[in-house]
Amino acid sequence: MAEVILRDLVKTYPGGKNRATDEVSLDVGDGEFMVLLGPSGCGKTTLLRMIAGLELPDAGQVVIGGRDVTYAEPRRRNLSMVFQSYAVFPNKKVRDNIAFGLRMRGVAADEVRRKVDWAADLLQLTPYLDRYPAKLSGGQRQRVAVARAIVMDADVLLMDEPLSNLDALLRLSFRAELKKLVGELGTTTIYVTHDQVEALSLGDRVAVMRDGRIVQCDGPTAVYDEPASEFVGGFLGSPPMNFLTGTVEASDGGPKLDLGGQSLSVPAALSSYAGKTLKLGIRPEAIEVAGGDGALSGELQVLEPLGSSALLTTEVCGQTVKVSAPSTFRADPGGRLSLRLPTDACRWYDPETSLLLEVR
Ligand SMILES: Nc1ncnc2c1ncn2[C@@H]1O[C@H](COP(=O)(O)OP(=O)(O)OP(=O)(O)O)[C@@H](O)[C@H]1O
Repeated sequence: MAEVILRDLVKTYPGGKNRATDEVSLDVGDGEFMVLLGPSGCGKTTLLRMIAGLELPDAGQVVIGGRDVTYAEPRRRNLSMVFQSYAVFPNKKVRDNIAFGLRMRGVAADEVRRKVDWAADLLQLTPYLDRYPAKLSGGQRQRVAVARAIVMDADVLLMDEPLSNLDALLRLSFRAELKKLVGELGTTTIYVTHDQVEALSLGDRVAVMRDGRIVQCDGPTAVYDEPASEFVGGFLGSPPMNFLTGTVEASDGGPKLDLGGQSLSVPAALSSYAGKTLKLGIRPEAIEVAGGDGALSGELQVLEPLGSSALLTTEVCGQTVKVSAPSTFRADPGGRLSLRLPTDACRWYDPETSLLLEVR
């Protein structure tokens, strides 16, 4: 096991207009499960490939287990990788697929057998050891790829969207299996995904990337509850965080946010923003809803039953507000709803920088 330290990694591909990674620094602790999350093209895979040694940075440093490996060959880094495609050898049985790396390393046959049996047992592949990959399901094939990676006793496990070729149900069950497995192994793991649910579910910490940079790196609850920017709030959550634009007004009863016809009491700390425009961010499930007019009145536009909840699309002063209501909630489109935005669930953003303001 080992700590992974990335320092100011810069990479521009030949002919590339922008930097694929732009001075990325990140410390991944020994045994930590770090997820790199972000939209397509934000540089996640490039970062992972630089850690693996499959891509060399233009500048910056990669340190694994205290050793500078920035320019070291991949096989000198003691890491294993699992890719998006199953990447198993079709002409080798499951047993030989799992054993491949160990044999290449010249490990004794007894030891190979012991490790293959161990990994097959952990990943529930024992009944399939003598099958060829063509006779396996997608999930089983991906388990073979994971088994092949974990037998190597690598210091660091790198995974690039390992679940993305699986159907939704398999993804869900394999996600939990993977979490359990990696927890038991305690191997430092860096995992790339663009799936926010996967990121929140698996990561000890989640590094959210955008345009080649890490824009927030924190525990899953923190990135979800305290998005550092509108981008993070809008990228995490389904539906994403609501953002309402308003102007702060001073009044005798404390500051208010004027949303353009209706206003809302806001924390006293916002008094210093009187006269300024701010954005209020709130998660759809944090809004309390009831029939009729209330503190904030919204017009119901659409009600979508989603099984475990109902998703409401409402309009408040011309701004769209999504509300996650109990599945039993009933109201007719066109009617008025009372929306309560609990102060402790409200986050405040500077509309110019889109960054979170430290206000409660
Ligand atoms: N081999 C390459 N040659 C040129 N440009 C590349 C190459 N690989 C990636 N890029 C560019 O670098 C940027 C980052 O790509 P990267 O694959 O790292 O992003 P990503 O976040 O992993 O995306 P995805 O989720 O789609 O895989 C993108 O703009 C991409 O087009």
